[in-house]
Amino acid sequence: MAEDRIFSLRDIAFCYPGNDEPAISGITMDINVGWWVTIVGDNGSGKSTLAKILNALLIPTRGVCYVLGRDTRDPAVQWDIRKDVCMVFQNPENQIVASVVEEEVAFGPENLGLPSEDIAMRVRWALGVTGLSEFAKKPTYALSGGQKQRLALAGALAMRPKCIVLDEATSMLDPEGRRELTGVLKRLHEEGMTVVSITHRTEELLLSDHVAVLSRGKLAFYGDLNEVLSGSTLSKLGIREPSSFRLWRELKGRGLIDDRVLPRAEDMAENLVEKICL
Ligand SMILES: Nc1ncnc2c1ncn2[C@@H]1O[C@H](COP(=O)(O)OP(=O)(O)OP(=O)(O)O)[C@@H](O)[C@H]1O
Repeated sequence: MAEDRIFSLRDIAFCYPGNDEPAISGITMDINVGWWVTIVGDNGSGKSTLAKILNALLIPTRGVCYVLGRDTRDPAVQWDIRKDVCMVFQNPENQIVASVVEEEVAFGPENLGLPSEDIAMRVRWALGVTGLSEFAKKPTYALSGGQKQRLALAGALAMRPKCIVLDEATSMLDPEGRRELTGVLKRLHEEGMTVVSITHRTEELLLSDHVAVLSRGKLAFYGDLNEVLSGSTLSKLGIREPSSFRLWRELKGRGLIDDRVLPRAEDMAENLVEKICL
């Protein structure tokens, strides 16, 4: 198995107890260390099920999921896998268990049985990375939605995971909260963290380098972002394209922006201004 591979899924299927139809089936995919993979798909297409397979919260009913070479079916490695692959869910309220911010972040490392100096160091680091240091002693209920989601991320980061799996983690946030959370994630990704993000906001595809589309439990597409941008992959699969993609194609088609520019509003605007002014 390639050393730089974090996930290797081979013909995965998962059936919830009592359901005849598998929630996902026939899924084979690899994810390398340091990639940012965005998973999109309709409601009920199996995105959350796939995410939970990645950190051994669910064990495939068929096929094998390897995480850094370890088979998630092996109970002896499941705890280590859950330390390496931490999840952040849609609603931070459901994840926060402590009443004070720093206690919340300490919860995971305490469960690892680490010495108290190590725990304190991890808490300081995770609060710093997520921009929450000034709230360390504050009650968790006093945080805004965006701050609570960053706290959930800080709790996950305190486990020093190799990968963060986000299950619609930005969907309940206002634009400011989304900006804050994605800012932190972008920095972590630049430093080498693997990110797998499930989202209904197709604009967030632009944060990623790889895109997976699920449709009725099957992997309908898996490829790099350039492949998605250069063709009509999303619309063919019934996924709404962000309006910026259409504008980007139009501007590129007319030679008004450079090929290297991504379909982000700010990048396109900057390039247009450069071209007009030169
Ligand atoms: N705990 C469960 N028990 C039984 N069936 C479930 C359970 N969780 C999900 N399912 C079913 O599995 C299928 C896939 O669900 P999943 O939540 O993985 O999809 P999703 O793409 O994440 O959906 P959404 O975008 O609505 O969150 C759906 O048909 C769903 O009804």
